Amino acid sequence: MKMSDSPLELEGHGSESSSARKAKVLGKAVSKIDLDGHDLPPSPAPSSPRNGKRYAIATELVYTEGSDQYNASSTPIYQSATFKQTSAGGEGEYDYTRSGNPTRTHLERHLAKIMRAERALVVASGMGALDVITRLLRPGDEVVTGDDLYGGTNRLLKYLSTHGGIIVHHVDTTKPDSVQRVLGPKTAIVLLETPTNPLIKIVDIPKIARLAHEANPQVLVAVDNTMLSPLLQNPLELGADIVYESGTKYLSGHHDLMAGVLAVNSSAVGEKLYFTINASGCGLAPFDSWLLMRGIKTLKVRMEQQQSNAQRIAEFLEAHGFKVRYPGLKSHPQHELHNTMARGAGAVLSFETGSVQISERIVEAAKLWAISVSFGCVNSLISMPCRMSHASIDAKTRQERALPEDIIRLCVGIEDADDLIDDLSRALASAGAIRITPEGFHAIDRGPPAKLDTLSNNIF
Ligand SMILES: Cc1ncc(COP(=O)(O)O)c(C=O)c1O
Ligand SMILES: N[C@@H](CCSC[C@H](N)C(=O)O)C(=O)O
Repeated sequence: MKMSDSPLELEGHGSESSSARKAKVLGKAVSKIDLDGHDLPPSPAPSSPRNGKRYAIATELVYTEGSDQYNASSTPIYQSATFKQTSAGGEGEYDYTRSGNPTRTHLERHLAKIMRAERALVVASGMGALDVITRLLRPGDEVVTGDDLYGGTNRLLKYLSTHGGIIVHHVDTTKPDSVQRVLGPKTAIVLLETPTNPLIKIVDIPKIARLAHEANPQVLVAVDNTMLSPLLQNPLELGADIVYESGTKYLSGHHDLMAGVLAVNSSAVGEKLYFTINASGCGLAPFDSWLLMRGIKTLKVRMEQQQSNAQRIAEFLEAHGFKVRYPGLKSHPQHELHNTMARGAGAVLSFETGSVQISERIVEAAKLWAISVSFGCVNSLISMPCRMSHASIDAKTRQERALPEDIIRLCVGIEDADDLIDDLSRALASAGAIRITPEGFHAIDRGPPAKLDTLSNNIF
């Protein structure tokens, strides 16, 4: 609503500009109306994320500021590579979609609000986001990171260490002392995942961020928040300098697009990241930006259903004797730590059977659970990380890092929880993973897999 359209039209006096005066008086009279948020720059750009009233996340996810010239409820897809200029000086807000596109800008500003960030940027995939971050590195720089990481992250870091002159330290990031030991004047980035994929280990972001910044104020602490999404955790508020996530997962929610999201509170770091995105051309395309914007609006309802299903399934598996890794379980060694940082446990859990063959049979016997990589989708997924998402980590490294070969990862969707449990029970029975008695059923104890006997750095 433009001020001049307001039914609360005011009589003017004094030297104060009329719109400022109206805003002041209206602000007092109707404090719930978002006067700042509605005083928008022209279509299609929404107002800066720092302007206007802050709402609860449920509202922020669906409420978008700004509108196009026809007041379209859904921000239009500006499917155009170029934008005509009004003068030879080329002063238009947009000139070329690699450099900027109104649909992408709208999404970025929406994400900045949700991620509690000064600036958000969107790129073609989660790995693209990490690639943009690592372009801040120079040969000789050091990266400190975890020993349980998404396989693709591990692969990119390995490539940088073999081809880019970057030194990468993989340590157990659940132990801040281990991180502290390798921090030094050459540390440029501390890269954290929490919960880790797929061992679901929890990393103390505030503590590690403090240690890293004390050791070297120039260090950038980057957190991969893919497992939880901004609905459940805001790493920037926990001391991180950069947060990134795969928009392919919870943010979009339907496995129909690839995207990566970056968010920062330092405009200088934001500018550097934007430079790389424009220079390398990895910004998210207009259609995918629109699709991601649509997905974000249902993040809360999806995630809450997925999370409550995941809790039921984790408790079900644990009650029947399986070793389950899920931060929502009190038995998780870092359950309390997780709750100090996050507003929920998410919907990814893993469990072990003690046998690779049994695990394979379970995965193949499940029907509602699709055998698929990725997570965050409305459909439930089942996978064997060592064969699938983490296959790019060689077998020797997997063994050194105590990644159990039989581990099964469940990425829980929004289906009916009883149906999911029935389907899983049937798969466990047909795979021979459980002993069925008149009292019920229980996991068959196969002891630890032989190859992993000698490994001790497993937190469980
Ligand atoms: C934790 C985590 N981070 C980053 C990525 C990379 O995201 P994308 O597949 O969108 O490149 C993935 C999965 O692919 C992931 O699981
Ligand atoms: N073939 C892909 C595997 C992608 S795994 C996707 C996801 N992060 C997960 O953890 O399931 C590749 O080589 O990257």
